[in-house]
Amino acid sequence: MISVNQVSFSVKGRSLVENIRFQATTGELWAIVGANGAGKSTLMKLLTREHTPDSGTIDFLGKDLKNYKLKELAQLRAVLAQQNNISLSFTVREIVMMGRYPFYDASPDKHDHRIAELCLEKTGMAAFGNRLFPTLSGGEQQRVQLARTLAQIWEVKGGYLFLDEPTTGMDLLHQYETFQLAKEMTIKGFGVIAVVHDLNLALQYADKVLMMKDGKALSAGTPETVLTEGNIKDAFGLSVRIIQPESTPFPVIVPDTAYKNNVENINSL
Ligand SMILES: Nc1ncnc2c1ncn2[C@@H]1O[C@H](COP(=O)(O)OP(=O)(O)OP(=O)(O)O)[C@@H](O)[C@H]1O
Repeated sequence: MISVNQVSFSVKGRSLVENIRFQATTGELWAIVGANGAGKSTLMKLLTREHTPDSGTIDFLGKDLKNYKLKELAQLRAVLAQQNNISLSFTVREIVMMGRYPFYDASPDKHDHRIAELCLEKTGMAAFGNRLFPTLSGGEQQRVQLARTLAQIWEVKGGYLFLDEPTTGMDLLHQYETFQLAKEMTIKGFGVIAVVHDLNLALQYADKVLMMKDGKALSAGTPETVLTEGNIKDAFGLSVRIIQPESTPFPVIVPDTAYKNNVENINSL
């Protein structure tokens, strides 16, 4: 379990994250949602120890996060950060093998290579193993980074995946495949915490949602209780309708038609 207790963080007197409190257990997929600048990435950096809270505590798997050695943490959780700029000429396979660094001393063995290949397959990137990473498209690079993250955590029982906007640059199919994979990981007993911009993906795949606004938790709980028309209007300033099409087992969030009409008015100017 990861237990976040009244965590706050500020930079130069400006509060970026304020009094956040939630508990995420293994087997759950948590989506962190909110408008640009709401504090989602800052919270992820606190959860992954890139930042240290000014106040409050984060307990990770029964121990205060700040008391872990870095290597120990790397063997328990993997992080897909928002920015993964790699301009050096590593091959795709070499990037994915980086996920195995915490698990070997001198050089990777057959087992490490097998896991890396499996994760390339899982992300649909098996055919790209020998390609130079910088020659890939944005969405392909993101899928390789996801494969690296999976390779790190693949054999860790009860490990955690922290994904900051994992579907950036991905086409529609791969966005859904990424969340399908994240869901599979929770079914295998991992914990997943992801920053998600697409509220429909959050509604469809998340077990729990934390909605942030101005660094604070606006709402937390099941997708149905958090992703309401009222909360979305409050957090994003956008009127939406939540509809239940006959052909889908889950509801769909669509912008209110009043908003669409407004756009049409602008276009007709
Ligand atoms: N090091 C920093 N110094 C000053 N301000 C910062 C710093 N890091 C983040 N911020 C500010 O804190 C706020 C929250 O940033 P954060 O990146 O957490 O937002 P976010 O919710 O992830 O946004 P987005 O959806 O755009 O990725 C923003 O207004 C950002 O400009």
